[in-house]
Parts: sequence; structure tokens; C-alpha cells
Amino acid sequence: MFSLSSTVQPQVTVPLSHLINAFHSPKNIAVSVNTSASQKQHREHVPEHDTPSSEPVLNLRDLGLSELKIGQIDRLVENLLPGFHKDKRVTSHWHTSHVSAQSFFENKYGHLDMFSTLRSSSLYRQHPKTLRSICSDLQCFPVFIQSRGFKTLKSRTRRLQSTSERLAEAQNITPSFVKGFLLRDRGTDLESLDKLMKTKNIPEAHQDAFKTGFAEGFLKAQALTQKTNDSLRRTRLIVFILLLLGIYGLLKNPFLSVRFRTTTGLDSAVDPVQMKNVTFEHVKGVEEAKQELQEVVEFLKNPQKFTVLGGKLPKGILLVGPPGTGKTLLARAVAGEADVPFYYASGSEFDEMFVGVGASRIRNLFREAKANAPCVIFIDELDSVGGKRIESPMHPYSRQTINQLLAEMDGFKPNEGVIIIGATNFPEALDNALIRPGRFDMQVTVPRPDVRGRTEILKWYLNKIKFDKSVDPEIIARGTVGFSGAELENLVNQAALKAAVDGKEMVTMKELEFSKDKILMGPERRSVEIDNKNKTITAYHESGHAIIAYYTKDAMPINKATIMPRGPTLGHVSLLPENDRWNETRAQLLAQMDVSMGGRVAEELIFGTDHITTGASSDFDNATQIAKRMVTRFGMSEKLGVMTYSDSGTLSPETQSAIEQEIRILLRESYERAKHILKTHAKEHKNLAEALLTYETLDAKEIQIVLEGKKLEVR
Ligand SMILES: Nc1ncnc2c1ncn2[C@@H]1O[C@H](COP(=O)(O)OP(=O)(O)OP(=O)(O)O)[C@@H](O)[C@H]1O
Ligand SMILES: [Zn+2]
Repeated sequence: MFSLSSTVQPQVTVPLSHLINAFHSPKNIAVSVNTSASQKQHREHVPEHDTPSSEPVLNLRDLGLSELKIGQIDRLVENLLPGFHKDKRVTSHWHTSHVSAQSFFENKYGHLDMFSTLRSSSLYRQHPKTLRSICSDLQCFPVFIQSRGFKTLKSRTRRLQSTSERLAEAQNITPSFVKGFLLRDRGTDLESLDKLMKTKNIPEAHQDAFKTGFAEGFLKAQALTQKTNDSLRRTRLIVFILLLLGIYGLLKNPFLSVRFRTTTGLDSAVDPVQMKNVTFEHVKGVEEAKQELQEVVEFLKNPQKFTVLGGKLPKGILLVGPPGTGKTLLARAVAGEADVPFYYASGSEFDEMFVGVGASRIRNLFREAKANAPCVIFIDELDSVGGKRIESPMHPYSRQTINQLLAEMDGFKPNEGVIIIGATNFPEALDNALIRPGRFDMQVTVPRPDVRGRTEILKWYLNKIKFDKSVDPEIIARGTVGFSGAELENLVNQAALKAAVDGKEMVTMKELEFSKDKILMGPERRSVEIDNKNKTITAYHESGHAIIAYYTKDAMPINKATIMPRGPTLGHVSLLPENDRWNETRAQLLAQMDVSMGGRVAEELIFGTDHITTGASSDFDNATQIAKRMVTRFGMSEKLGVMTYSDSGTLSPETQSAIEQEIRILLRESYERAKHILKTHAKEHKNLAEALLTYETLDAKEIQIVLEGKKLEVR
């Protein structure tokens, strides 16, 4: 026996064969389902197959509708729910089979009583009066209808109700093609069994078994279909919304995928930023650039004044310099000083895969700017839009973009008050057409700051944090040759972070030195456990460098020596030039070579030739580089004379070996000098190495104390 319901609450079980029979011949069979207490116990309920009456009587006693004839019900329902009865294949017999509260359906959807369902349906709204009276009659009798797969009345009602409700809602807002799309007809699931029985010619004896199997499969499939249909409906809705969005996008712009980027990209470009807060005050260490840009500021403040005199100002200014030197900041400062709008665009924004998109962005940008003149348009990374690579396969439409830019720049008069500032790290890469007069015809170099500039930048950013009085920005500036403004800002920031992590109240020299080393050489590797032997070798190696630097007249002053591993190094000695060196003398170069040699020589003298390590390789690289340049580029070798030898490939073998010979001599002599110094100052060398082993890091003053033979104060 097959039970439709789970087992706990009042339930009626119907034999499956009856279900199937009823399924097929609803007109001949009336299954009266009785839910009275006595019958609840019955596991099997026999249908009254041979009810004599021509009109079968539906036993609706339980529903409070005793002796209501089917015909009457039909008429009533036909009145209330027009079309409901059309599908006669499905009878209402199932609807009274009900199940426990723990049923699958109820667990999933909660109790659903048919009459509240009817009440909420739009049909009820259409025929409220009659239906309401029925509902109120029946209200006291909750009928929970299980829905596990068969076409129960409830499941039909539910479908009817939800469909009609959706239809009613949809009618107001959705066009019919949408409705068709969203609410596609489900079709009938039942026809196939009849057909199947006929076509398969199944013998009578097996027909029941076949039907049972069919019904079981049907039940399972129904549950699955329900789920699938739900998700299908959801998917269709999403697809529909996407489709609508797509159509909207297409109407606006044929390049759908670009449209969104265009709006976001361009809006940011087209939205001007008023740069009141950024002025030349904020840009340090680039005095020449500021002076050159000062006249542009004057022009922006009063364009008429300039053009009245017939003066011609450049339309485009090219800021050229390495990354992070403050080009963007300067451009903002120009707008800020003149108090005009600032339009920012990055060249890479215009670099588009699609035809015309880059060009149209440029058009929009200029249109917007012209409407708001006087103003500044800043195009960062100009080389990525105005580079020489014309129509490479990677950038098929770059030529168009450049042409648009050129056309826009040619298209307005100087007195319109629009100044275009472009920035690039590689001016050589720019398209020649861009740097012709009338376009980007003024170049302003923004170099890396010199010692004075770096000091100013450091002071500027130090003033934004708490720092100790003992901090000397100039010392840090001297040790940061080649740092850009952005890197110096980062240095100060890192020092502040370090102080915070260490629980200090102020930033001291120690943190600044620390972050300088971190930026130069990578983070400290405190976790690395270095054995004593290696530590000792490192200490002697580093103090070897330090001793040579200390006792060689033309060497740079020592800043610090440490045996703390950092990045790839086990220790290092840092030297500070007193000033940025624009030129170096032969003596200075030789001194640098000697200092480099000091490390290896120290190892050799202290531990013997058999124990020298690989740790000196970069020292040798350094010394060899200097020697090579002295010979081949600086004309500092007597034998080879004042001549440069640039490309070794074109040199004759004799010249090549002569060059090598000279380099070798320079290195050998340097090595001997270093050896001599270290032998002479063996005692100092030992003291310094021991101090390093004790303290790990020594600054310039401490090194001097040790080398003068004094005792270091215990820290
Ligand atoms: N000369 C400077 N004075 C003060 N701050 C500076 C200076 N140079 C750089 N900075 C700081 O570094 C930041 C980055 O600099 P900016 O973006 O202006 O450099 P850039 O030259 O435009 O770099 P890129 O070429 O990478 O675009 C600035 O916002 C500023 O905080
Ligand atoms: Zn070394």
C-alpha cells in the first residue's frame, strides 16, 4: 500500500489504484473521502464504485455542505471561478486528503488553507459576495491540503491563485509579450499515461502495476518539477531585467560594455575638482618648476589681460619627471593658486579597445572644460594616450584618440582660458605631433629633489607628525640621495608607524633611520637566527669597510654600521655624502673602491684565506664597476688615455684585453691599499668588530668613540 501522507495527524489514506482510476475516469468514479473519526483509523478506504445515481454524490458532510450535488457544486464553482471546471481530467476528489503538520509541504510552506487562498485570489475579488458566504460557512473547518506531487485541488488552486494574482499584477505594468515570457504555460502532465497505455499495448493483468509505477514516477517528478519551476521562474525574471537594462544601454550607446565605464570614467574626469586647498606652498623642493608655472597661474587668473597685449601663452604644458616627484601635485597647485576648476584625466583612461570611445571621452572632457573656462585640464600619463605606438594591434584606435586630442587642442583659442597640463615620465615616447608649437609646447622639468629639496620635503611632512627636537632632517636628507617626494613622504610615514608600534610618543632619528633602511634595503629580519660564527664574520667584514672609510681621506663619512640582517644582507655600513655629488674625483672613486675591498680583506686577514666567504660578491661588483667606468668612460687610465669605450662588441681583441688589464691593475692596487690600512689598524678593527657584536648597530658618533679607543657608554 502506498500512503500519500505522513503518519501523525488525522489522515485519510487512499489506495493508489483508486487514485489512478480516479485520475483517468473521473466521471465514473466518485471517491468519497470521509474524515470522520471512525474512518481515520482505516488504513484502506474502499470507494463506492457502483453508486447507482446518474449524478454521483460527493460526500461533503465534513465540509458542512451535506448532500450538495455535484452539478450544483459545478454550477456554483463555474459562477465563482469561470473556467475552473474546463479541465475535467482533474477532479476535486483529492483535495480532502490531508496530512499532518509535519508533512513535507507544510514544513516547506506552512499551512495553507484553501479558503484563505480563494479569498486572496483575484477571482474572489471579482465575485466577492458568493464566495465570501461559502468561505465564511466553511471557515470553521480548516482543510489542510497536502501537496506532494499529485494534482491535488490545492496545488491547482495554489497555481491558479498565484497565476491569477500575478496576472492581475502583471496586467497593469507588463506588456503581453513579457507576460508570455514570464508566465509560460505549463501544459498538461497527464495526457501521456493514456497514450502510453494505448501505444504500448499493455496486457490487462499488468495494467495496474504499470499505473502504479507511473504514479510513483509522476509523484517524484512533480516534486522535482515544482522546484525546477520555481528556480526557472526566478531565472527568467533576472534574464528579463538584464535584457531591459541591455536595451536601455543599447539605446544610449552602441558600445554597451563601454557605456558603463564611459560614464564612470568620464564623470570623474568631467567633474572638476576645485583645488583651493592645494597651492605652491604644498609643493617643496621644485622651485624652478614653480617659477615657470607662476606665469600660467597669472594667465588663468586673468586671461584677457594677457591676450590684450598680444602675448601668446602656451596651450599645453608638459611636466616631465620621474614618478612621485610631484607632477600631479604641481598641476593641482596651478589650479589652486588661480582658483579655477581642475579636470583630472589619466591617459590610460582613453586607451580603449573600441573604436571611437577614447576619442569621444576626449571630446566630452574638452567640451565640459571649455564651458567652465578658465580652468586646468590635467592629463596624467600622457604617454599612454599620446605615445608613438601608432595603431599597434594592442591599441587599434590610439591614433584616433591622439588625433582627437590634437584637434581639440587646435580647436580653441588661447584666450579661452583653458590650460592643458600633461605629465609624463618618458617625454621621448611622445608622438611628435603632440609637442609641436601650439600644443604641448612648454616643457617643465620636475626632477628628483636635491639635498635642500629633500630637507624641505622632510621638514614639511615631519611637521604633520610629532617628532623629537633631536631629529635633524638634513642628516636623513643626505642619506636619501635619489628619493622622490613621494618616497620621502613614505619614509616619514613609516617612521611614524614604527614609533607607534614601539609605543613611543614621538618620532626620533632612530625611527627615521630605520624606515630609511627599510625602504632602501627591505625589512629587518629579526627572526633570522644567525649563528655566532657567521655573526663574528659579519662583524669583522663590516668593521673592515668602516675602518677603511674612516682612515681614507677621500672616502665619504660613515653614517652607521650594523650587523642586523636586512633584506638580503647580513649587515652593512652606510656612508653619507656631505652633499649631493654632481662630480666625483679620481681620488673619491678610488676611495670608494678601497672601502668596498675592506670587507673581503678583513675576512682574509682575520680568518685566513681558506675561510673567506661568498659575502663579498656585491662588494666586488661595486669595485669592479667603478674601475671599469674609470677606464672606459672617464678616461682615468693612463694607458688607455682619454677615450671612451662604450660598446665592447665593437672593440678589437687587443683593446679589450688592454681594458681588462687596466681594470685588474686598479682592483689589485685597491686591494693592497685596503690590506695595508687594515693591517695598520688591526687593533681598532678588532675593537670595532667586538663593539658591533655587542651592540649590533653603531652610529657615526659611536664608531668614532670606539676607534678613538674610548669606552662606549652602556646603552
Ligand atoms: N615636491 C613635493 N613636495 C611635497 N610633496 C610631494 C612632492 N612630490 C611628491 N610629493 C608627495 O607624493 C605624492 C605623489 O606625488 P605626485 O602624484 O604628485 O607625483 P607624480 O610626479 O605625479 O607621480 P606619477 O608620475 O607617478 O604620477 C604627492 O601627493 C605628495 O604627497
Ligand atoms: Zn661588504
